[in-house]
Amino acid sequence: MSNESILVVNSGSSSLKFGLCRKVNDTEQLVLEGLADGIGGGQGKLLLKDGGGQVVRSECLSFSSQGDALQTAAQWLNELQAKPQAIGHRVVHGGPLLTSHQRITPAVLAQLRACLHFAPIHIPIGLELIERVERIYPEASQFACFDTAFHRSLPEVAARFALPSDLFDEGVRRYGFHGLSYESIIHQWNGSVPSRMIIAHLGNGASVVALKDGLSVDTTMGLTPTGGIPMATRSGDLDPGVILYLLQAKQLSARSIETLLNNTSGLTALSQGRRDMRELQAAADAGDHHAQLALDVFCTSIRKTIGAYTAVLGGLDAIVFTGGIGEHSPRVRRKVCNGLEFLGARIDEPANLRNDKRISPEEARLGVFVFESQEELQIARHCRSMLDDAA
Ligand SMILES: Nc1ncnc2c1ncn2[C@@H]1O[C@H](COP(=O)(O)OP(=O)(O)O)[C@@H](O)[C@H]1O
Ligand SMILES: CC(=O)OP(=O)(O)O
Ligand SMILES: [Mg+2]
Repeated sequence: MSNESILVVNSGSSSLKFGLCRKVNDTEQLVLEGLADGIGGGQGKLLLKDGGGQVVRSECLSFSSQGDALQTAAQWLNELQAKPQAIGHRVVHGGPLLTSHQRITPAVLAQLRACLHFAPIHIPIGLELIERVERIYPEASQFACFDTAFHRSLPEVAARFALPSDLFDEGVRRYGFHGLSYESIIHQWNGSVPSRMIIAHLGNGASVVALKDGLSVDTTMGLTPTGGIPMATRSGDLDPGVILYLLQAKQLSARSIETLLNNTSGLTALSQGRRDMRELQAAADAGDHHAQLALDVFCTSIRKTIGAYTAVLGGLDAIVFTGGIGEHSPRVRRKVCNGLEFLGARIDEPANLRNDKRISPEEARLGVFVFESQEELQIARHCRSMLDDAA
């Protein structure tokens, strides 16, 4: 059984999270964890905490890229004598061919370079981080853990778009994302996962999954992480005619449409400039109509999805909220559940305001929960088992 330190690099669309993991008493544990945000803007921050959540070091620093932030994080770890033997990366998409977590080899890198268009705002940064790690820790093995791998269980009825089958055969299908987050929540149920469960991962990127006995049976994101419910800066699902209109009537280039759908749509478009949920809520409180509209569209879209997925599952036993918004916004959780009383959703408001783990009354037919997304630990577990298999 390996007991190397594993450094997990979790590159998200709005931040870089990292964690140093070790196996303690047969359980994978985070001994250090950190976050770099505000990357690319003037006001960045790097934060490092110990396994008990105590801040070890925190500095306001501006980083031009996630690679630069990682370089500084590695320096801090080095000063604490924390030297990883293996590195696990969250890689959002592996394209049609990389469907399981694996050691990073030149062939894997070539595959990733060939599928940039499957996750254009994620894969290039992921590749940059893998190359940076290669220079910082040349001795360490690197592993790729894919967001998409968890959704291999999607049945064809969910994976297929209503398009000709040759497109499906070449990989134009629903892949699904946030799989490492979803898996980390199933792990936290400790073997007693509710049979019919919906998880809403609400962060900068956001998606919803329907799970039957812990297996993904439908999910909102599709070929790319641009689809599904609206997000901070991404449109989510659209009538495909909108893209044709932009191309033909407005003569926009593919590149401009990509930027529009990934960077200037979603909450930031609806609210006229606010992508961060905390800012959006404050503006709505101050009476800003656009901010209120963005909140309404976001929460309505999640509520509609929960209704649809209840039909897919033939009933519902639990709803779980996770991700930065799901874990910390009582208002979003309340607004999503408001109108789902017909499914048995009831919110215990004091518990909701405390971000308790269970926010529905004990006696309620439908359990509504708040779980921490533990992507870093989940990646470390996968890396540990790959290291053990190789030993
Ligand atoms: N206390 C809070 N209340 C409301 N939203 C919050 C709170 N804390 C964090 N968030 C929101 O969480 C989102 C970031 O989520 P996170 O999961 O960390 O992002 P990423 O997708 O980059 O991993 C931001 O919109 C942020 O405003
Ligand atoms: C897949 C995805 O959207 O990831 P993130 O939420 O980190 O942007
Ligand atoms: Mg994330």
